[in-house]
Amino acid sequence: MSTIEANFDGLVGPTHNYAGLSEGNVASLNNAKDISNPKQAALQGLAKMKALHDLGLVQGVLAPQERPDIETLKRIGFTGSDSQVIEQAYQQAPSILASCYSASSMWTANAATVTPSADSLDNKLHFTPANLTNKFHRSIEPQVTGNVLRAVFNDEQHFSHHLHLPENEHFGDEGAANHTRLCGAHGDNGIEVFTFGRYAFKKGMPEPKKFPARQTFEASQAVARMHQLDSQNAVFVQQNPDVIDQGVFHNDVIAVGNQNVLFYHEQAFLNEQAFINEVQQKADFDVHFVRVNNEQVSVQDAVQTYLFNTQIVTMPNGEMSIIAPMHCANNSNVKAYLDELVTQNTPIKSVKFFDVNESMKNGGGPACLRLRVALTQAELNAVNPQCIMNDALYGQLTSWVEKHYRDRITNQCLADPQLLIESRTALDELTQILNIGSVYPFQKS
Ligand SMILES: N=C(N)NCCC[C@H](NC(=O)CCC(=O)O)C(=O)O
Repeated sequence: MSTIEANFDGLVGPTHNYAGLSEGNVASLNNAKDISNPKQAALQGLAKMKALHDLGLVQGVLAPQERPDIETLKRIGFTGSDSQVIEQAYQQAPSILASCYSASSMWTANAATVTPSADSLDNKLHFTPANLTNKFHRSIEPQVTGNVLRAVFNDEQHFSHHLHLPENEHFGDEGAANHTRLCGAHGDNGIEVFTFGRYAFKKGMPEPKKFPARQTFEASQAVARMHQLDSQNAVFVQQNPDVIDQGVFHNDVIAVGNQNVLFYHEQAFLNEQAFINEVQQKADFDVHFVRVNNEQVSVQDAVQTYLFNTQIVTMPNGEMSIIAPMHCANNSNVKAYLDELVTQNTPIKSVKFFDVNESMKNGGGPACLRLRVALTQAELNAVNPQCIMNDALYGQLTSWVEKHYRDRITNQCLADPQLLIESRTALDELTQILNIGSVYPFQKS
C-alpha cells in the first residue's frame, strides 16, 4: 500500500455550547447564547467519520479537551473546590467561564500543522500544535493537544513532535486551517502552502481593518523551519485582508487543496498571480487551479455555505470527491456551481453532503473538523490503532456519547458543577476506549 492521507477528526466534547467567543467568525457571533445539543453534535461528527471510513478512506479520531478548564480558572485567581471555582467564575466572570467551557478543540484543523515525511529533510512526520493566541478560549488548547497527538502518534522513529510557538500574538498560529499541501501522489515530495493574515515584525504592510488576522507570517515561517522544509517545498502567501474583514477568519474558509488540486475563490489571496506562478515554478507536477470567481459564488455565499471549507478527498478509485456541509446543498447558487463543477475537466467527480449543523453554528465546517495526516504504510502501522475508525469503534463511541452527553446546554448550565463531573467521567472512559493514557490534567492530579 502506498502513502495515504488520513483525516483525524476531533470528537465533539460533552460541553459543546454557543458562547459567541470568536470575533471575526460570523456564525459564532450570530449564534451566541443559542441552546446547543452536544449529543447531536458528537453524533453528527461521528457519522461523518464513519461515512469516510465506509468510503474506504483511513479515518482517525482525536479526543476532545478537558472542559471546564479548572486549571486555567485557578491560574487566574479562582480558589477552593472545583465547584466553588465554577460558582465564583459564573458570578464574577461569566464570559471567562464560558471560554473555559468551550468545546472548540473539536476543530482539529486548528490543532496543529502537519508535515508529511516526504516533505521534510529528516524524513520524519512533523507535528506542531497551534498556539491559537488570538482567542482566549482557544489559547488554552495547545498543551493538551500536544499530549493527545503524542499519544496517537507515539513512535519517535517516525514522528517528531514540536512544542507550540511562543504564546504571543506575534507568533499567532492557527495550524492547518492556514496550511495546505499540493503534491502529485500523497507520498511524493509536495509543496506546502502557508497562508498568513499579517506581518508581525514589519510595519506598514497590508492587514485587515475590522477583524483580526489570526495567523502571522513569522509564525508560518517558524513552523516551516521547525518542520525542516526546503525553500523549494514551501510557499508563503498573504490572505486577502478584505476577505478577513468579510468573515473569512481562516484561509480554509476560502480555499482548500488536495493533491494536485487547489480549489479557491478569486479573492482568497492578496497577490494571486505571483502566488500561482511560484506554485507552478516549484511544483514538478501539473496543478489544477480551480478558481471560483465572484459572479459564480460571492464571498458572502462562501462564508454562509462554507463551500471552501469542504474536504476534497481522493477516493480509492483515484477520483476526487467533495465532502460538503448541507448548507451548500441548500443554497441554490452554490448547489448549481457544484453540479457544474463535477462535469468539468478536473479530478473532482462527486459531492457528498453532510449535516454538521451543530458545528457550523460555531463556524466549523467539515474541513475544520479534520486534521490531515499523510502516512506511509510503516507510519500508519505506528499509529495508535485504537484511534483508527472502524465499525466496532464507531459502535463504541456512539454508545459512549449516548451514555454521557446531554442533549441541551444553555448558558445557565455552565453554572452546574454536575456538568464538570459528567464531562470528566466521560473523558476518563474515552481515554480507555482510545487507549491514549492520561492526557488530561484531572487524570494527573
Ligand atoms: N476554520 C477552521 N479551521 N476552524 C473553525 C474554528 C471555529 C472556532 N469557533 C469557535 O471557537 C466558536 C466558539 C463559540 O463562540 O462558542 C473558531 O473561531 O476558532
